[in-house]
Amino acid sequence: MSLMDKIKEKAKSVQKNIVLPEGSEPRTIEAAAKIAEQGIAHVILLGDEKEIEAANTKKVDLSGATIINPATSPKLDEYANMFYEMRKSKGITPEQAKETCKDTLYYAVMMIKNNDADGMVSGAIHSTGDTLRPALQVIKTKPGVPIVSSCFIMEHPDTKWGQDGVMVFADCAVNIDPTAEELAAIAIASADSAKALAGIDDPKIAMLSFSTKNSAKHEKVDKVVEATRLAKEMAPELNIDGELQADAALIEAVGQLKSPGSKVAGHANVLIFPDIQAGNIGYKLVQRLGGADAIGPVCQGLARPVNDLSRGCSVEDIVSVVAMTAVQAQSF
Ligand SMILES: CC(C)(COP(=O)(O)OP(=O)(O)OC[C@H]1O[C@@H](n2cnc3c(N)ncnc32)[C@H](O)[C@@H]1OP(=O)(O)O)[C@@H](O)C(=O)NCCC(=O)NCCS
Ligand SMILES: CC(=O)OP(=O)(O)O
Repeated sequence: MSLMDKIKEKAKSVQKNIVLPEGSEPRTIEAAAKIAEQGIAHVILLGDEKEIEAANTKKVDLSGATIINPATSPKLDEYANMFYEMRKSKGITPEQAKETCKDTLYYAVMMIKNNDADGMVSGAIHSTGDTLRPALQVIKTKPGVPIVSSCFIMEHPDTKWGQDGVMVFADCAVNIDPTAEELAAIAIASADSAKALAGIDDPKIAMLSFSTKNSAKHEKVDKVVEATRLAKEMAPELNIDGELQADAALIEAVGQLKSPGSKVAGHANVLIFPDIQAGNIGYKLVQRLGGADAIGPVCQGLARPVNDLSRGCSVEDIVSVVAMTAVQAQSF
């Protein structure tokens, strides 16, 4: 059974309420029908009922999903008051709070905040910034977690990579140029995601760079070296090595040549990229040229599960991220 099949089975057994703010987006509509039909979660589509109907060009059966129009919802005033109380110190007025909560992305995070939904998936038409900003403002970070970051669960058809083809890549979507401290936090959060979501029993975390063990000297390398030191200090029980080039992280012979004796080099199953440029390009290359499934971006460190999509996602990608979100919701 593939990892995604296992995640879908788990999602079916927990039956969570997952809100999809892009209710009038055709792939989202198709995914909602599949999720309902397969019993993966109870889905809530947000948007104007007529617009949703018009966007349902394949005429899929949406009877298993709930449709809510934020602009006419009886909950709008309650959410607007909550939002105003939360954000008034930022200078927002009650009128602005009401307008903001009519936006499906804000309405969705208010549903989660008010325990009317267990998680949210969006991003088939919105950028990552627009998708995550409402969650960062309303849901916020889990206590004790310094930053929200993201990871992709990569499932490659060649089982020689990672654990049976499954690897975790981070941060490919949220933090643009993390500091050494932030990179260390991303590594530790990704180890947790590897165990909890990707089923990786023994995370081997490679802190990636264009240098392996001092083969190049540059401040960008220094950042990865410092992040590795901090991550090891913060989580001495984890197998972390860096700085490593991608070939040293993945290929045994190269790993042992460039970083002899390392437990991670040649066996990495969690790849931590030095910044979002490397991470975002890296995951898309492995997905598009390498033929891997890329599930995510899955957020790490938010107080409740909110997950993003790539605008290039397929219907099946949306189904997978909803299943992953339902599984995450189980532990909140
Ligand atoms: C995620 C992102 C949108 C946040 O940036 P932003 O909207 O400019 O955020 P701001 O700095 O105005 O912060 C907004 C709120 O989010 C919080 N926040 C921002 N980044 C955060 C993080 N990584 N972790 C936790 N909180 C964060 C801020 O503290 C702030 O909270 P407040 O309003 O309650 O004070 C930004 O980091 C971004 O654009 N990342 C890249 C996204 C992207 O383009 N990805 C590529 C494709 S996947
Ligand atoms: C994750 C990501 O890269 O999203 P998008 O393709 O929508 O920019």
